[in-house]
Amino acid sequence: MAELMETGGVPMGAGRRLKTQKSTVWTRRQQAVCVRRAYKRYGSKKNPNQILDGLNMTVPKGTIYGLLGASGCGKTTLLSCIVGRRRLNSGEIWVLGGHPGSRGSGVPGPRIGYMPQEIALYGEFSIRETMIYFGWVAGMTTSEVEERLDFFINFLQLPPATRAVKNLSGGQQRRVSLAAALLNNPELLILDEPTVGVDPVLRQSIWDHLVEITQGGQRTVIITTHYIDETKQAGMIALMRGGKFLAEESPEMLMQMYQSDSLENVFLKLSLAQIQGKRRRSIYLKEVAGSEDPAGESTADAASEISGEFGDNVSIKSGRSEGHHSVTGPSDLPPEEETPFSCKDMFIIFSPHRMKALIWKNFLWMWRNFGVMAFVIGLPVLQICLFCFSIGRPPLGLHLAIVNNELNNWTDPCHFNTNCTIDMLSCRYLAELQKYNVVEVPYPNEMEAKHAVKLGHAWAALSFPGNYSSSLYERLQQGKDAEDSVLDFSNIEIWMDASDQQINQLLTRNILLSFEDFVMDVSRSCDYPEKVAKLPVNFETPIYGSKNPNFTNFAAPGVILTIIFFLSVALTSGAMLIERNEGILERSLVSGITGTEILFSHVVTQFSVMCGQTIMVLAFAFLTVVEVNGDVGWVALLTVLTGLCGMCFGFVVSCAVDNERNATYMALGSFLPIVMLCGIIWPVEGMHYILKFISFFLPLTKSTESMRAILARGWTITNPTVYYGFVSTLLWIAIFLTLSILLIKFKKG
Ligand SMILES: Nc1ncnc2c1ncn2[C@@H]1O[C@H](COP(=O)(O)OP(=O)(O)OP(=O)(O)O)[C@@H](O)[C@H]1O
Repeated sequence: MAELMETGGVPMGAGRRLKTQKSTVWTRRQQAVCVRRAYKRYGSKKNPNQILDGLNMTVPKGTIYGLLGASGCGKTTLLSCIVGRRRLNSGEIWVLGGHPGSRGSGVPGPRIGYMPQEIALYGEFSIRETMIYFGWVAGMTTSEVEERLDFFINFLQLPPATRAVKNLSGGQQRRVSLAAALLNNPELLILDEPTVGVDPVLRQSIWDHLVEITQGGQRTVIITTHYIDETKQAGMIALMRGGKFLAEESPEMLMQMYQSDSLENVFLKLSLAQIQGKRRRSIYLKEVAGSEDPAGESTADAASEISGEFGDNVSIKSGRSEGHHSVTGPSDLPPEEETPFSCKDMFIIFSPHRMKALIWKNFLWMWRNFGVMAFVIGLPVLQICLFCFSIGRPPLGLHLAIVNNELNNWTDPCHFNTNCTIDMLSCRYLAELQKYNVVEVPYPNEMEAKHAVKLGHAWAALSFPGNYSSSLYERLQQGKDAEDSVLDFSNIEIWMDASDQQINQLLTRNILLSFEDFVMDVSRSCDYPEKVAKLPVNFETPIYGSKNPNFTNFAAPGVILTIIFFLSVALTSGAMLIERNEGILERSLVSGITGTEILFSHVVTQFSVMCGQTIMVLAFAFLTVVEVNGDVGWVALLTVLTGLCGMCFGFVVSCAVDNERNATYMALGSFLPIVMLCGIIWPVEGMHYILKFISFFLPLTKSTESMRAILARGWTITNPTVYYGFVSTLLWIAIFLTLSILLIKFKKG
């Protein structure tokens, strides 16, 4: 790459002789940070919000670099591009000699200390625990952290290290955040407004400390602040406006050049000049670029690399560094060429010290939120308890409106004889029916009984003709020779309220079964063969299940899997979003933790929670109402795998959306289709053929069938219905995990 103006050293003070040097890739890599022709916009191409508009920036090593600009001008955006958390739309960034985010660059990583604008700390943790977490992440030992902590407590006037971060004042929290960034003495410190809420004395000592750490020439600080005056202590400042730098120069030099005694006035003058559209770049270029142009690059090319809008700045080497660069030699720099991207890189190996820090942090967070965790762990048990005692049990006390014309008066008690008599058979039948837990309410006539059903006072109206007993007897005696009137009068007329399918089916079944019981009872008392009274259809003992199957056993597998699946979704996406929303995730990623490591650390911690939930749910379900005919071990394994699948789906949700509200919509939006289409509440065989096809591919369909086959039929893993459930769940885990890793890798601003 061509010629451009670049600094090779450390511009430290006013009046120093500033000088340009040719800009090559080599010189750019010598800077702590070098940004060239940076363009960054938010929003769509049609309606863009241009934040960086061809910005150039040069931060020499060993300097304090103050970044100034009005609120919303794009300072944070620029910093997040520098730390590798956002991508430019176009342009080039070199940080500590490499491209941020590229393999081998060490950025993001412990070479950078980042203090974001948000507090970005775990409120439940103490100051000490916070430092241990960030120290471990940076590869420090606990004793090293303790040592640094003692220093920070004194230096930053922090309260005792055992105090929880959430109980600190805003200013104290910012100081803890600053300490976390300074902890491992990184090569490049990026501090986004570190002095907000800090008193002037402490502010001065923070600046003194920054000056001290940069003195050796090996540490660099980039700092944004709204207090323009405090940046007088910076070696170099950049004034940002309209997506560019108006100037990039040492504060003394700027004030001298603009004949002003305050930086605010300089900023004002430069802003006015920008508004008036003045451009002095060409004049400047002549001055700084001179005639030397060995690469044959045009003046326009070189101009595009000048950091300041007006060219009267930057890219300038201070006299101090001339002749003896305080920069790292090329051997210290990361490799220039990035190794090609391979599939293996997607699943990069975890760093043990970062995994240790993350897993410790996750468990500590759970411990600190014990109440929430107890609720989360106990919730599935509560849900399965509600299911077992509310779903699938037969409805009791259903009201029936009875019109018995065999009685002289409808209010008379319904007496009958258990001998072989043909008197008051209606009452004898009603006694059998009552055994099915129905409430029989007498009514004077059919009209009133039907009216009671219409009003919802009864589920069915039953009417017995006046000569019901004799007609029924004759019907039994005469069989095929019975007259029409006998057949009619031996009938019980029934008008049902069939609006509730479950109740309707249950009542119909009970009315028929009780009638069979009644006829058999009469036959027995009259010494008739019982078989005559029975329907000539014989249901033998079922091969699987009981003669009287209940809905609980049908629904239980699906309900258990749904509870575990969706609680895992909620738990995982919740945990990930809490980190993300409080800016902690951002900070962790800048410190070198990879998205994959965060993901797997959550897998480890959430998995242990989920195992606890699974044991409790299964124990409760199987010890109360759900029948178990198969191997509980396979059922437990399938449940745990389904929970894992839910966790991975939770990762996808939290990676795909930006806030809790959208995560809730996504989780809710997927809950109902899954419950409806996975054969949990209704057999898949009853679905529309298109939905049946869709259902086949959903995560809970095959696992529900599999668990049902194990529990109800006692099938083993060798049966395809059973192992398909395991295969499908494992496939979904792989799909969700890959999706979330890809989203973490490629979804940057
Ligand atoms: N994720 C985002 N999506 C869309 N617009 C964004 C996003 N982040 C920031 N912006 C917009 O980009 C502009 C620059 O924001 P940025 O946070 O970089 O400014 P800033 O200079 O750091 O402001 P402050 O000093 O107040 O922190 C603002 O107008 C902001 O609304």
